[in-house]
Amino acid sequence: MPFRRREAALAKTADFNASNKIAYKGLMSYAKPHTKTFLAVFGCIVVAIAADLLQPYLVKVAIDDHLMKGDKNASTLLIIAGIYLLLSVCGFVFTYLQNNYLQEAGQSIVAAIRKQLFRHISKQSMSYFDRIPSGSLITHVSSDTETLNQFFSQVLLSVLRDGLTLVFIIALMFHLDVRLTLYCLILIPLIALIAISFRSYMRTTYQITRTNLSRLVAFVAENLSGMRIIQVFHQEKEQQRQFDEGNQRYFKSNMREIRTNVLFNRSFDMLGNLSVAFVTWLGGNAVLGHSIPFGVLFAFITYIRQFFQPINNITQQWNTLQSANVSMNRIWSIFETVPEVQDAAGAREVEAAQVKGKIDFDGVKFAYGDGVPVIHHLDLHVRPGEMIGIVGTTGAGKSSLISLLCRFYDVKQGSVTIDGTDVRDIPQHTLHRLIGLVQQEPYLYSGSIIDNVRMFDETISRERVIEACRMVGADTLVMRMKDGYDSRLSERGSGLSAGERQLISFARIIVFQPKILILDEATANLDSHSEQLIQRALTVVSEGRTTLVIAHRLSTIMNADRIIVMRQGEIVEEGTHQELLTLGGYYEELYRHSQGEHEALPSSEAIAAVDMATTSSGCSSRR
Ligand SMILES: Nc1ncnc2c1ncn2[C@@H]1O[C@H](COP(=O)(O)OP(=O)(O)OP(=O)(O)O)[C@@H](O)[C@H]1O
Repeated sequence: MPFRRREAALAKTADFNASNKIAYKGLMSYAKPHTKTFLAVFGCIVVAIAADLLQPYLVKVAIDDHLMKGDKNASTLLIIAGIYLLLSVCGFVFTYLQNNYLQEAGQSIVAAIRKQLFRHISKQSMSYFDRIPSGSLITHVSSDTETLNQFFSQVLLSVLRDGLTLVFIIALMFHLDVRLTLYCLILIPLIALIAISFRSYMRTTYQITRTNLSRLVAFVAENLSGMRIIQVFHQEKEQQRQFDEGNQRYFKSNMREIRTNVLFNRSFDMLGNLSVAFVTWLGGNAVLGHSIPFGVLFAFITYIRQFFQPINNITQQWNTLQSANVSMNRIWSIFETVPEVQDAAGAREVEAAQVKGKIDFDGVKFAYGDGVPVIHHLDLHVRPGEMIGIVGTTGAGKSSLISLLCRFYDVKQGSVTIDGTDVRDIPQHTLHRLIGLVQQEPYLYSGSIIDNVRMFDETISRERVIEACRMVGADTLVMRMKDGYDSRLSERGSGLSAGERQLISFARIIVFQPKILILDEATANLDSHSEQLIQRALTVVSEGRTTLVIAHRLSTIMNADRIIVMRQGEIVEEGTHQELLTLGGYYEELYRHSQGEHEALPSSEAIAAVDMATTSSGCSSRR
């Protein structure tokens, strides 16, 4: 068993390394256009290090070649002091340049990756968003890309600058005195021991702190989005308690991480002091024995002090490198995800003006992923310009049917066609232009009313937007607002009522003129006054368009040309409102129930009927 576990761990590591290789290769392709900047950074680093490390050497020259020899010529010392000053200025300027260039390259690379990542995520199919929670996608776009920036600004910088500093220091020490240098290098195993023993502990504490932080952030995000429910159910105290617990956990892990870091840094300082004492004793004896000059001892002590800083820095970057690896793998695994729904190779453009709006579902079978089918061999044929009402129990497959028409998912069997062309043979951007979708919660952006109606498409004139708002009856609402059509809506249009938001989304339909209109529970959240407004607007926008209306509230679809009733992925009844009432089946039962006749219904249907009753009073708690 332990052998198998080891095998599994090895396989996991191999997988991680393989995907790490791919990620690094990908990262390099983003870094390639900045090769010149990286070369400039390298040049600046070399000059800055040389300028810094030559300073002690200069003091050594002043001591050994002038002071110890009793040179009375003050002007030589003045020149040495001048050069020293020049080296400091040079170190300052080139360190500044190196940081600037590196930040510029790093930030540009990360900005390009972020842009590409956002574009790639936007192209994914709905099944992808079903699988991956939006919280983790937000983390990938924000903090994972930020960690990549740290890879450039900290890890890469440290490896280059501190690595080169170490090499230069050792070379200078050898140049000054080979024997003393070899004695000093005895310390290297001790340094490695401390670094290795701290490394795994530091990594664990770092990971625990990050996990606790992301849990805390997720908790806050969840709370903010559900604040209404929390307040309605008086959950503030319980939520506060849970937050305090998470906060305390984060505080403790953070403190542990800080303590570990301090301990590690101080251990290195101690080691630095120990080595200074060691060199003072060993080198002092050598000076007394006249085997090395005093200036060499001075330079040696300075270099041995500087020796520990780069090692400390590089070790500190280990954690950042680890998280950069993880972030890089996560980002590249997104890049490698191919959208499940893709344009077919032979997909051909459809001339919107020629589309009549005939829709055919032929023998459609559909399941989410590898799950059980939620639509079974469904046939539905819609004439151009016809209005179809769709009702049914909760989970009957109404929204799924619409998703197939919009090609958010592909059918498993059968076909969905528009004017005889399979939706899989129409490019997605064309298909989505043919269809206008209004959902229960319309999506409004932070921006003006004008921009929200024309979806930031500046080719659509202001006059056209105003005319559209007037047609759906949204103009009275807009005129009441302080800046009229230029009034800015806050995030998701939170300053407007549900009905007002819906009117704005109806105006969008008028402006974009889709051939097919879909309303998915668009009236579910509305009170009866708003519903009347929306009904009027619906009459205007559905004019001349094939319209599919999913509604739990029967009043919304009573006037449809045809109503279909769905149950467990199948159409069980079909006809006009009157025909279905005469049929005396499930629809009639639902209608009676919505009229207040509380007859006993089969249990699952009772739930749906109760749902309908609540929606019809405008207090739906669904979704
Ligand atoms: N993204 C999804 N992933 C997996 N299963 C899903 C997904 N969306 C819906 N389902 C399942 O598919 C079935 C049909 O759901 P659908 O949303 O189409 O029903 P509906 O008739 O629109 O229901 P409602 O009236 O409650 O909105 C349900 O059993 C539901 O749980």
